Amino acid sequence: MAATTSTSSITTLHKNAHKTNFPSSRNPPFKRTNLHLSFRVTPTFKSCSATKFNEVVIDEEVERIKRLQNGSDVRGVAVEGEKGRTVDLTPPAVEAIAESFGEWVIDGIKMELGQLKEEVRISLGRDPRISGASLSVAVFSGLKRAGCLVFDMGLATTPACFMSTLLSPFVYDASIMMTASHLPYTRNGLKFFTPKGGLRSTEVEEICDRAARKYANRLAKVSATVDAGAVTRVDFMSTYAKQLRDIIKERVNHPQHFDAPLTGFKIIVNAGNGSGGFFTWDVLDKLGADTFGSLNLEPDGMFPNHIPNPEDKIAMSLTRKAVLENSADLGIVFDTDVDRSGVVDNSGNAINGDRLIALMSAIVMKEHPGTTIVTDARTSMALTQFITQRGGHHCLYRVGYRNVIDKGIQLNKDGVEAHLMMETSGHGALKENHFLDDGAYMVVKIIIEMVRMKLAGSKEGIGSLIKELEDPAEAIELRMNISSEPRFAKQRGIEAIETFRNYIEEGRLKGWELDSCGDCWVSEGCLVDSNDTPAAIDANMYRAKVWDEEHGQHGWIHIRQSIHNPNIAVNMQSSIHGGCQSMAKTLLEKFLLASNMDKILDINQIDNARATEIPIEFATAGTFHGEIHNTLGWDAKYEEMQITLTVRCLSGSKFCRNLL
Ligand SMILES: O=P(O)(O)OC[C@H]1O[C@H](O)[C@H](O)[C@@H](O)[C@@H]1O
Repeated sequence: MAATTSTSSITTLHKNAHKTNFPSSRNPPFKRTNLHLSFRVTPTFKSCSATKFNEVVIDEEVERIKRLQNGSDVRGVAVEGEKGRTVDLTPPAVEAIAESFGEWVIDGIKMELGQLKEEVRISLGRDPRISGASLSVAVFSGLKRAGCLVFDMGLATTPACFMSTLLSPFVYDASIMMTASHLPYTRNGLKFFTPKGGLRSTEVEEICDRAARKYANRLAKVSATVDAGAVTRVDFMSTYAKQLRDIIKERVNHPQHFDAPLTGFKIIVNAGNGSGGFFTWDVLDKLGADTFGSLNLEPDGMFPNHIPNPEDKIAMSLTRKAVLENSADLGIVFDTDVDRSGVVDNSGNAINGDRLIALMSAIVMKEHPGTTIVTDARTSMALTQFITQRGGHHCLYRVGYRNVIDKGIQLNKDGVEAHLMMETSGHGALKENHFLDDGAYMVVKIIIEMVRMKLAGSKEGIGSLIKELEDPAEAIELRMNISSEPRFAKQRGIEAIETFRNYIEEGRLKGWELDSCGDCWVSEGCLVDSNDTPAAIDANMYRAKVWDEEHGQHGWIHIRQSIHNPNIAVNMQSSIHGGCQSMAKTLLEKFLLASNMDKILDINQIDNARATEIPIEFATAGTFHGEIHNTLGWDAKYEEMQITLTVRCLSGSKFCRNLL
């Protein structure tokens, strides 16, 4: 085995589903005319015109619109710029989807009230993507076609869109957020809300099916000319920010500075040029915090600095550096639309993924001893231990933030108190906050705890709450592309995953056993509900415990269909070095090759993982004198500083053995 080593970073220490029939068109009168927008919608598909109608092409277009559904979101390519990907999220497609959503909302209200509502009001917010302005017009137009009144919130966040359905005086009947989260500038998408929460996959599927039929009808007839009509511009973000400020003020209840409870705190925000800048000037600054040194606050739809994503290594490294350089108490990283966040403690330690779940669990378990925490099933065995040792329960459930949140909602309905639902991607929702995944609200909870700790006399940072959490020795994620035409990829993926389940059940993979994933009411094999009203499955997935005679259970393997792409994701974790490599070997030899799945799946990454030792990462701390040159291009001289050193190395290498 080649002994290669690298030092990766140096840091200083100091539904209620509305099952509806679609309504007939309706056009209530519009009362406001603050902003008037109009545009001409002309389908861009050259091979399809009113005169040359070709059924095959139309079928393809219908399929293409249906494929814009990505789990509980709509996502697609909105501008050119990606090799091999054509633009599919076109204004006509967006218009048809918005119209179908408007109709779905109207229908739901009608069913609930038993009559039509005179005005159905829907808001639209968006992140700063360059396609946002033109696609917004398509949304306005579609909503107007459905007969809704439209309210333009401009630059907004996903959680704010939901809150616009609840907070007075706005209380919209529904809201749409236009965003593609952390995906590149070329993409865009839609998320949908009613006052009951975000729409589920099945509901979005219903809307996209309806939109596809609408779209096909239009292609077959004439190009539509649409007047987006009256759109009222509203400032909702100020109301949302005030609500966050009020929560911090009231819950901290500072004895000296009630209105400025963050006086004396230095907080760095890295908004990644997404929608999160407001949190700096409209929340933190107004509460007295010093936010000097914050990064990438200006919205820029090209995301010139890095992808706004708390899981992004560059985003985290830059934030850690800013925290240390400014001796800040906390660093905050938001994703583009602020439904996710990650933080950095005052020692420069990154807190995202499992660590963020542990931190939030520690805070929530103080308030609700014994509560159940719901996560996806890619969390470490150490996280389960962290939660259970503090008296909590850990329910591991399906990947996909809506699945995790919905599981929590269901548990609460069934009489099991679940106060925190959180995915490793950073989507976190609290029962106290309408089960809404809100990156800003998560940070609000962390800030409140940080101030309370200081008021109680603690000199430690927020990271001290999770110092007992151990990292797994090895953790990797691999992907296997499905070789198939796009429209058959989903079915092929299901076949592969179900074959995997059968192989385990038949005992063909020695030491692997289907995992029931803790405190959830799911059948053996986990992640498939066996209760009376099982949740709809948006992607098939299983987790298996992995054992050997010497170590007992040392890890797990999780295999699932990707929500967004035609591939299968394989996650593995192990508490022993070499554990993931041995899992990759078993997966390849005893399953993929033995079952001929290698004929439909690209097994390259699994093959590489079988052949290569997984690099291990660990941190060490000490006092350092001298110069630092790091890979991000910043250099520094220090007379003396405490450092933690994160090292990546191969366990077989001499360097690694010496360090271990
Ligand atoms: O299926 P993948 O491509 O891995 O994506 C899975 C992820 O997609 C989005 O980012 C969702 O917000 C997450 O909830 C989900 O975990």
